[in-house]
Amino acid sequence: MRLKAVELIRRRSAAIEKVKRYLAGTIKEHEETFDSNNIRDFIDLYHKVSMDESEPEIFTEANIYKVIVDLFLAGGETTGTSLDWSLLYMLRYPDIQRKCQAEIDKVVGTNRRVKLSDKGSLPFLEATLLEIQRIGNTLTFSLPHVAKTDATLQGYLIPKDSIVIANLYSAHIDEKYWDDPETFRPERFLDSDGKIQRKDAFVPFSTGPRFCIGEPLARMELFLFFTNLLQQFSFTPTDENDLPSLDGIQALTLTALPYHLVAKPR
Ligand code: HEM
Repeated sequence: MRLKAVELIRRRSAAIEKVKRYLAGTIKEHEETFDSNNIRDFIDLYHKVSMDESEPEIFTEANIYKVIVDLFLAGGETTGTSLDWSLLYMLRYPDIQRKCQAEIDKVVGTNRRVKLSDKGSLPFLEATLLEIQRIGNTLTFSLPHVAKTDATLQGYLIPKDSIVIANLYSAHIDEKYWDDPETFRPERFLDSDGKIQRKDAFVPFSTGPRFCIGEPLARMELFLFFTNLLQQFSFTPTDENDLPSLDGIQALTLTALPYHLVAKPR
């Protein structure tokens, strides 16, 4: 499925506005019902600290919104959505799922959990995760940035103060950089010796000085969850004749449509 940039940005902006309204309402409701003897959750705790704290310029109302966005959206929603895509692709590509499991069985076995230190010995698994990120496009665009000065890029003038958003999705489906980009093929990330090969056009975490600050954490989480799930379970669709769609829906992230699966202990 080819996606249209303007439409995606419009939908993402609408989702951001919805989340802002929801968060503003939730924070206000917490303030109105706050009881320092009954701390119900993170918002209450933040509120309590902001009253106790000697640094009021840090624990401001504006900052609670930013902390929630960083923790739950930038940190949680993105990685959760990527994991969602991972299982969906395993349902749709059972041969690749079996190949991943065979690599885990050979390198790690079944008597212990997969650890981060196994990563270098599991290249097919790593390639599969990279390919899922490329084709799943959890974040279709970078965040908006502002041009600080006039700049020229490939002959185009970008005037000072323009808002610039990088289209990461277009880099992941560009035929100049990827053979047959719409095909799911983890091997494209392996060289002739079966080792991982990096690709310049692979930018799921964006690029430049403001690229995703959580990249190492996200890559670690994806690896540990994905490998340990595949070590313990085989994933199949609930109905072989009605496979879940690979089309995403653009909200804050490009999210897989809801689907069911069967997780069978191995
Ligand atoms: C698979 C998971 C993730 C993906 C695909 C992802 C992707 C991205 C992308 C594309 C950006 C925009 C960079 C730009 O505008 O150029 C970004 C920014 C950011 N990400 Fe992530 N991210 C993920 C996980 C995380 C995690 C786990 C955290 C933190 C716990 C995190 C925190 C942030 C923050 C704070 C920013 C803003 C950085 C800034 O403005 O300088 N991300 N991420």
